[in-house]
Amino acid sequence: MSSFRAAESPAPYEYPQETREKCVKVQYANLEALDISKMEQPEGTAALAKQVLSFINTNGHGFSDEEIRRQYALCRDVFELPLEERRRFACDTAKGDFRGYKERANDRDIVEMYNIPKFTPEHSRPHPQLILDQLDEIKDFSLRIHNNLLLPLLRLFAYVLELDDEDFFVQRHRYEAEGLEYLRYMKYHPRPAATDAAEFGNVWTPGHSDYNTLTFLFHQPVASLQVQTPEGPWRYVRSRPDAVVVNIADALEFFSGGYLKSTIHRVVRPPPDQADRPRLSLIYFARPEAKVTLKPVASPLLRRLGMHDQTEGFTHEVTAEEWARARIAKDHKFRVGEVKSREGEIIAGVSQKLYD
Ligand SMILES: O=C(O)CCC(=O)C(=O)O
Ligand SMILES: [Fe+2]
Repeated sequence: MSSFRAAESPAPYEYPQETREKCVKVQYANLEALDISKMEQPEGTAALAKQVLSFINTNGHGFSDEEIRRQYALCRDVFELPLEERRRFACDTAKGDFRGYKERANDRDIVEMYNIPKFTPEHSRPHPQLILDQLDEIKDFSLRIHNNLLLPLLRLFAYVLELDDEDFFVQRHRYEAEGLEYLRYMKYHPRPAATDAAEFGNVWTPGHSDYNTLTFLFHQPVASLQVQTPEGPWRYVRSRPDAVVVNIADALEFFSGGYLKSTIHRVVRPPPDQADRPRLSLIYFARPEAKVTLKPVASPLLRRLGMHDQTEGFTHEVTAEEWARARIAKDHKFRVGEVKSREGEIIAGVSQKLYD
């Protein structure tokens, strides 16, 4: 039992001010909002299907500003715990396991994370008391992301790919099944401006795709997340208070033979009026069930387009769990200096790419 006890309820969290820097404002990506509540209306799915080929900005998501800020308050507070307390919950990234606390590996690594896995017996684990105090609310928050955001979007993708069974993807993302989803609290510690510019080109996390199915990023007004546009240039993702930004991730790219593109995104140093304090992120990563194979689904659309048998060059079948673990383990090796690059083979002949 920990000797450290947090207050019953965290102090309110206030968002930082939006940036006033013009150089950011002119570089916002043009992300159309997708109103997820429309899926409950007749014809809603068909209308939304036209919007989902890249980054998605959903509103109508049903999460209140207050409850999102309560999650940010926990995110803020968990990283204020003494380091030895945080370390008691360390995750085993060398084994490709991100559950729990990930500390900064060294001065170059500016990211801390605390990942709270889905609430199934498989993932039952200890947490700091301040998390335990709010566990019911965290569970409710996570479950609602799964049920109210993930599942409708999975039905939308089944529709886009013209699958007979609208629950095809839903059946491969059952909450109770073996497999990993998690809510992530994240904290970026800004480097000194001169070091950041000279040694890192002001890039905090290089351009990458996520290795899951869909990633849900809750409102965060610090201008730092950028998306690579199909034409090439990077654009800031403007985070609206009423919207959740959704990345399409690797599993959907594999399931669709490359028809759906894993969103390429990166995190850069915020503009000067926002770079003076750590940046927090609140993110939910949804993944397919552990044993699901990452290969194109039997889709009439993909067949018509000749994309139905593209396997992205896997030399043997790879499951969602194998892919995620291999990517996390590769990242770990890079962070601790065991490999020079995060690029190169991940598993079964398939490589991960990074983008500048
Ligand atoms: O912090 C963010 O806004 C994005 C983080 C991210 O891309 C990731 O954790 O994969
Ligand atoms: Fe990411």
